[in-house]
Amino acid sequence: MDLKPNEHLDIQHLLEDLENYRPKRRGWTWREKKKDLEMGPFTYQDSSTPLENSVPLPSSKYFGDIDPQPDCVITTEIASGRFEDDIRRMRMAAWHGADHLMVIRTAGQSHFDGLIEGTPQGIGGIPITRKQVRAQRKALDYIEEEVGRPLNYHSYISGVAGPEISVMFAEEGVNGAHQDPQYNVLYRNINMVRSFVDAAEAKKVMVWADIAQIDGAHNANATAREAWKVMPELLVQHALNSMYSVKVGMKKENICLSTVPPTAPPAPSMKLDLPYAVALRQLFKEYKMRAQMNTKYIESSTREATVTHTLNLLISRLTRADIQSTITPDEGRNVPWHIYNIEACDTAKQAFVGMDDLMSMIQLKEDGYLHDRSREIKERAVLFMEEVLEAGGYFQAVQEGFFVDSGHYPERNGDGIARKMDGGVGYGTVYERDEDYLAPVTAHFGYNNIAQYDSSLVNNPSELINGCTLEKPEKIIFIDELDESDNVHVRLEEKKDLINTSKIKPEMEWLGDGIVMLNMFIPKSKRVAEYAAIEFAKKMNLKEVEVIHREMMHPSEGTRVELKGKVDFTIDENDLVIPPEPEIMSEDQIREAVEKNPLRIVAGTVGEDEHSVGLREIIDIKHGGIEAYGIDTHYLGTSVPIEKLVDAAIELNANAILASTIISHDEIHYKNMKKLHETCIEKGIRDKVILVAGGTQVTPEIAVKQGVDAGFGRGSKGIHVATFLVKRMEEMKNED
Ligand SMILES: Cc1ncc(COP(=O)(O)O)c(/C=N\CC[C@H](N)C(=O)O)c1O
Repeated sequence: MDLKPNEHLDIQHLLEDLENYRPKRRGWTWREKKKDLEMGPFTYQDSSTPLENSVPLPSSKYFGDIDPQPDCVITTEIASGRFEDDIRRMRMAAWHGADHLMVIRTAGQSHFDGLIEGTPQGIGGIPITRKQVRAQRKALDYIEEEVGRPLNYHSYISGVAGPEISVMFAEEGVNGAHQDPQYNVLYRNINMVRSFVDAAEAKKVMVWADIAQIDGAHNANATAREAWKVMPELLVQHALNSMYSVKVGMKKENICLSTVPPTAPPAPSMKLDLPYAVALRQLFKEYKMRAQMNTKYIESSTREATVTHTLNLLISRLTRADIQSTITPDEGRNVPWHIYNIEACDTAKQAFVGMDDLMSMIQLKEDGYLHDRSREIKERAVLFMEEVLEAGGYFQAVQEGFFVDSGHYPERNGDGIARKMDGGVGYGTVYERDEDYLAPVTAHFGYNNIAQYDSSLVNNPSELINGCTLEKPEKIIFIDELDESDNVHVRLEEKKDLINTSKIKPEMEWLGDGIVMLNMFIPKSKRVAEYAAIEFAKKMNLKEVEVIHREMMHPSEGTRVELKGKVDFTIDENDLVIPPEPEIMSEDQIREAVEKNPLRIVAGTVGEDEHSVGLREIIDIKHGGIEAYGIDTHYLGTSVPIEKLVDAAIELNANAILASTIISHDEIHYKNMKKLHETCIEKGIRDKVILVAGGTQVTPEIAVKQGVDAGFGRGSKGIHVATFLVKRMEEMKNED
């Protein structure tokens, strides 16, 4: 199955023969870094190999449609609950520069003491099951061919079933995973002895599978009331999980420390967060940094979240990020939708390429506040670790509530998360292995008495059974579905009228969810505006209307309200009247036509409008404008009165008038077009002159209704206008 950019990914086809799917490779893939990368008119330093297929930033059109890729891996985190829809979102994200697809798992899977099978729908994430993992990894095989860059697939191993999940991930070619026993203990109240024993086993398997590990220290940021006060503890949490992983045999370049800037504006966030970021990189030079955006302070304003995210990206650039995780800017609304995953990927890519080579121009001061504060955080962290040892070790310290205390260590507020060694989920489920314990498997931690059967196989236990599932995938028991009503086939059947048909329905999260979003400004106070907005949305016949964001512009002058609602109908693509794409002639064809029928035009930005860039792009030879085709161009400048433009056309005996109409307040751009048309009639030249109007807010169909011959909107180029002029000239010639 090769993906074609102009065709949907066929989920049904993807699900066929999953039983025999085998992953193409094992382990994590870092980007291929490129220094001195030439792209368009520029040279990049902090970049990586460009993609074969991608969606560049909107403003890339000014620079030859380049789409430079930053040097670090970019993650998008997906949590819709339907893996089949997440696959489409992964394809979109890969085209927008994500090469790390992280799948949040269904609520509470940490407490499942075993694997889940089949493809049930999840809540706030998907149930991580073999079938769903296989389908998504298989999909990523195709998507990585389409974009031309390896894609890392990632989910979570922590939890009561950590070891089982790690084996399944190893078998299924998963590339990255969260694994941190402290996460179990602190946030899921899983017994600490069980958690660390499981973690050793899970990490051992991850080592075999070369899975990159992300730890869970950042969760303290999201949990502590005043996150900036837990910074010393975060360093200790990173140290504990990292060293534990090294002891199990994990290589340091696979150990990624998950770090989140602890604050957000209006706090002086750079001043609070940068010293911590510096201290972390100084202490853990040999490890990888997985920077993640801070979701703790995300409210429902996606704008505010995006600015906070951008400040987080600045910290990544000023220090180091090997993986930059992006979280949907609307995390604050807990409605992670397609468009916001993509926005977050674009924000990261845009900020990073915009800050390319930043550190060749500036450096972080090695004295003063930044130095002193970084050092102080490290000192507090060392004191914290020493106290843990004094208390009798990690387990004892957890029992005494050392962790996630809201005090700025060594101050303590006594509100830390305390857990009992003899408590929590899974307590009392750790058993000492017997003398004759044997597990004929390849990756296994701890005591394993192989010698009792064959001392020559001590380093190759699975030989005893002629290979385990890690060598012999045919030994894997693939379970298709367990629940006949809650599975992907039932869901696809429910949506069949929207799959590979001409029926269309809007969506935000899942195929056919019908959700649309509305943005309104209501000139009333917040409370009144909210209910007025709901009323307007209902009268627009939207169903299940809900306000998802309200923002005071002024206590009485007005409020911005964002709502979501559902349309409960579809439209048929075949019923749409889509005007044909403007044809464009080749440059040579246009030059030949102009040579045969010389063309003279007058051009200007009309009215009281000072915008000149757009029109200059259309006419100037250096922007590929119409002058390049030999068209005789007379540019009258900006704020040109309509009459003056028409008089110039008469005086110069021009064949065409090009009017730039950027300002669209009160529809002034269309009013100017109408005036231009009528003035030419009054002056008796309308049938001799071609009228063309253009601007970023111009809709061609509406422009023509004002009387001009053609309108050109955002994205139009000189060749589009030149093609129209040449064709229209020929038509007029034939009419004479
Ligand atoms: C070390 C670890 N293990 C497991 C889980 C998840 O475990 P549940 O299934 O219990 O939610 C987490 C949670 N945070 C990850 C989400 C965040 N957006 C991130 O990218 O880090 C975790 O940090």
